[in-house]
Amino acid sequence: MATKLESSLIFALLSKCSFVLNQTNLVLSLLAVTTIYLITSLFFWSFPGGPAWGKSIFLRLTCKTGTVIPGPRGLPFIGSMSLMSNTLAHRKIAEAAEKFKAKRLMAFSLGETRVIVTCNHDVAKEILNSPVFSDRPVKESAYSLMFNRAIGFAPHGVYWRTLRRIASNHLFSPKQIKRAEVQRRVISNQMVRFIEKQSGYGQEGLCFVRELLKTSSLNNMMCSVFGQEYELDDQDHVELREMVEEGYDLLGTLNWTDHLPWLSEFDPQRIRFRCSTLVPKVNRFVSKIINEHRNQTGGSPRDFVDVLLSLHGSDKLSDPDIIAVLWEMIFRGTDTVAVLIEWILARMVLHPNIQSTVQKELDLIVGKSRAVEESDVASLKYLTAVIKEVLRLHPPGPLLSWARLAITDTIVDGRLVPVGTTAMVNMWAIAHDPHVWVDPLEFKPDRFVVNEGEVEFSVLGSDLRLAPFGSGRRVCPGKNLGLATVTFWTATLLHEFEWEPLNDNGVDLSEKLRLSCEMANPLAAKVRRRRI
Ligand code: HEM
Repeated sequence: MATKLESSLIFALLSKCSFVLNQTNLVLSLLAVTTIYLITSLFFWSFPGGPAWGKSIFLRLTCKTGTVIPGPRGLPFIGSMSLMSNTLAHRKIAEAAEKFKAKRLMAFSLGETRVIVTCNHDVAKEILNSPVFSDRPVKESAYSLMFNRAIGFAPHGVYWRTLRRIASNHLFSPKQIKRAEVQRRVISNQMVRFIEKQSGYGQEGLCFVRELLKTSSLNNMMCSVFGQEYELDDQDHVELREMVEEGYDLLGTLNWTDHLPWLSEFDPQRIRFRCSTLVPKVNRFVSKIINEHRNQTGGSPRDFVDVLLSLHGSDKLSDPDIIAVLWEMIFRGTDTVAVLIEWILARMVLHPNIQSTVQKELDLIVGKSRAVEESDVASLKYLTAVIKEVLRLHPPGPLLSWARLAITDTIVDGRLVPVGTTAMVNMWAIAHDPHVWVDPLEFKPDRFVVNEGEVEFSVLGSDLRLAPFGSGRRVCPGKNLGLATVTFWTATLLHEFEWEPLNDNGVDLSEKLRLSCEMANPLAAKVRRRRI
């Protein structure tokens, strides 16, 4: 829209120039155009929310008192890019919302992109549950990495609904989650053996848990999705780990060209280049697995690849679509789980009394004579409360990872939000809001412990005071699978080992927001065997 306005201004100016353009006139004309461009840009920039909002409000002439959404102007042309290119974007946005008294709804500009963000749970519900926000803004990297053909970035419509239905029936249904129990147990045994080995089989040893969790989580998804089993120290999947890391980095980076189209020719962050290097590798890797499945004959589907290959009629997917869907599952299911377990263990190291309460519960329900089974998990009420409290203080997606897009003009919290606006929910700010949570900065799992007859707090998206998996049509479809994995593996790691700080410095809780928010410095802890 802006470009249209600017070019019509230029044409208008040139059409008035009936005289022959000699060199001086050309220079003068260019100067005049530049001046007009600068003046209009500064004019747009002067609106609350910055340049992108200025343009839209001005063009729509809807700047009535009361309809303007407050927010930072940022810098001319680029708006508030610095808010989002920060590794603590969730905290920076919360600070800005406080400063502009815009916790319910704040506007800001990312270059030419209009953004709204809420730090309020009522407004979050309005956004996430509205059909108007059932699309996602597509990033160039998501397109390049084929994610527009997978669930997360597919536009809301028949294709997206088909994919969600297939995934819900064949990957995320209670029956499928139960079926994958064996593989989760095999991997949890591998983790226990690996930690013992890493710590030198002694009674006490050092544990760097991040790599272990990421590899275990990747192996788990590889088994569910591709039916492939790996050992933790297998070298075969090093290439796959690198591909997942690279994709993660590319999707998690704020790409300036998504918001400043005039930069796109230059690819200044080399994101397009890196995507174009990654995609053939992913294609090769996944195609090989698909072909292996095609060559196997008969039998009922054993994994998600078999399911996708067996689809018929209108559900049938092309090979590129299958690759996109499979790749996304590996990609989404790996880091979220690993990041959350690392935060839980960090909190356990930091709060030994809470760790010992979890372990007392484990000893009571499971006992020390055997390992934890998944059937024990439903009785581990205190552990469940601990996981919810960690989700509150350290939601893996503090800004819910992937934003939403307004597909029509709409009203949010009484204010006009034009079509094409990106909408974000700051779940981290909501979960830290003193008006919602008593002592919000304290780690108090007891707040989630329910007495007989009381209703448990659900973190699955019905109560927006804490909805780390999002809510509404685009809510995370892997939430039950993710929680089942996190709870069982955490129970095992706390049942088998005592977790202690490495030194008197305790644990560094600094955060780093990529696509998920992980510990800035990987957790290192001393572990001691509890069950011999
Ligand atoms: C602790 C674990 C996890 C967390 C915290 C988490 C969080 C999220 C969040 C916040 C969203 C965006 C929701 C929204 O816009 O309302 C999301 C979407 C999604 N998640 Fe998860 N997730 C987790 C595990 C998983 C797993 C295990 C899988 C798959 C194997 C998965 C697959 C997806 C997909 C495909 C979407 C896109 C849904 C759509 O756009 O329709 N997630 N997740």
